[in-house]
Amino acid sequence: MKDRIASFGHALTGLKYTLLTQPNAQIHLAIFTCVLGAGWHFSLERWEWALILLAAGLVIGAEAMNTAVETLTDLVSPEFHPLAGRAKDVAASAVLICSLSAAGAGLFIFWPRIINLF
Ligand SMILES: Nc1ncnc2c1ncn2[C@@H]1O[C@H](COP(=O)(O)OP(=O)(O)OP(=O)(O)O)[C@@H](O)[C@H]1O
Repeated sequence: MKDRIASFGHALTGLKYTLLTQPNAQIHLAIFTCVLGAGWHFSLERWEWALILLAAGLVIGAEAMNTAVETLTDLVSPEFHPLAGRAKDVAASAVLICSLSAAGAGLFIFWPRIINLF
């Protein structure tokens, strides 16, 4: 049980590192905070909240994996190498894919409500 708690602590340390050092993660967190505010304003349905939480988790999770790949790549290949660059590019593309699909889900949820404001 002590090991499990320690392992949870390590994961929180990793998350803290990602959020404190990665500008993209901070931007995603800021957007997520705005989406929470908008969701509260528009009184979203339960399934819409579930979708938003899932999308936000995907984006922040992908960002954490991207940070892990970047860190490992810098350790293994501090000098320029095409494969190191490819690893970083592919990891970054995972964040892009998750962000685009989260933005798409957000549009489906919020666009009709935003249109109704006018
Ligand atoms: N060791 C390397 N060898 C070859 N190309 C590299 C190397 N390190 C970085 N690159 C290239 O530079 C790009 C940016 O790498 P960098 O480590 O600066 O990531 P970053 O800009 O901090 O990414 P993020 O914005 O996701 O944090 C990589 O996607 C890759 O194309």
